[in-house]
Amino acid sequence: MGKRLLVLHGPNLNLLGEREGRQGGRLADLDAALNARATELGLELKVVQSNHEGVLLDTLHAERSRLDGVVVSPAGLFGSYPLMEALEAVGVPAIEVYLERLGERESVVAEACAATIEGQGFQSYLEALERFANGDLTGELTESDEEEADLEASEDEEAEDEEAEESSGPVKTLGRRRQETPPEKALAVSPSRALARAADAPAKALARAPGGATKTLGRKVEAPAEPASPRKTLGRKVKGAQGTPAADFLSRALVRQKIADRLAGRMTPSELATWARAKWTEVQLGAAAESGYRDMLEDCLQRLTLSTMPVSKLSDSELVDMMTRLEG
Ligand SMILES: O=C1C[C@@](O)(C(=O)O)C[C@@H](O)[C@@H]1O
Repeated sequence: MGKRLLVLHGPNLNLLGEREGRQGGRLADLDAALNARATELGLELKVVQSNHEGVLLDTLHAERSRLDGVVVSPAGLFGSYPLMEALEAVGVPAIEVYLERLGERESVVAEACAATIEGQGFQSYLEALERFANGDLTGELTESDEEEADLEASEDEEAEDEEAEESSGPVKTLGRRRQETPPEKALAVSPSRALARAADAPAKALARAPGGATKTLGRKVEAPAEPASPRKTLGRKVKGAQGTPAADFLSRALVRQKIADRLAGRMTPSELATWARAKWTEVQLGAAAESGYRDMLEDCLQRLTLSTMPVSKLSDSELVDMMTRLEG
């Protein structure tokens, strides 16, 4: 049997999506995405939402002997010492997740967690599942693997340069440009890491022990680029993204084009879902979108992101309907 994880959703997450007054992105959608991903990863999930701190604690206590890990989404309980102490007391590895960025808020719960993943919407939770599945809770192994791959690539390039020099005389362009990873591709691998690198932002330590001392516990906090203004509510629009290349600008035309590519077989269903997930994450972090259509575009991206999952699969005719809706 695969690893058994407990997902704890904190207060008010039962109203996810509803209070923002738009379709999609509700707790049921999140749980469906989590269960689908868990099945793919061979994980067994128990998911509990409560508006009561004590219920979250009691659930942890009751489940502790059966658990390999906890994904905790404290929501407004980010400052809860009881929740932090319960996690420490049960001694089960935990990853803390937030849909949005914590901003100025300091998480106490982080003290008892191996990592905090924030600001990536549903993807924060999905990445936590992936980390439990591959046993790399802090995400550090993946990162050093990437660095190793980068190093290998640059060594290969140097070797190529030397070869070129030997075979055709001196190389004319000094300091040959390396192929940059397209932002879309980097985001598809790990939005937080890609954005953190892009912003060149140092990881921010979230949790501080009372009295000012910082406990580390091997925690690694993802630090995506700061949006122009702090975000207070879910799904709220963030302005201020600059320099979005025209070809990449999120518009109805762009999404229609991607769906058309998928219908014509130029893109596989999972490539479309990966693209949509990356694009949705960019928009959550402040990228620009076609004026007046942001909510519609976010909704479509969310549906496309989930479109390869059995529970929310989109048929070709549903994709055509979506294109029609995007023409409106
Ligand atoms: O509902 C939300 C979203 C949130 O839970 C998050 O995961 O980012 C953080 C909460 O403070 C807020 O009320």
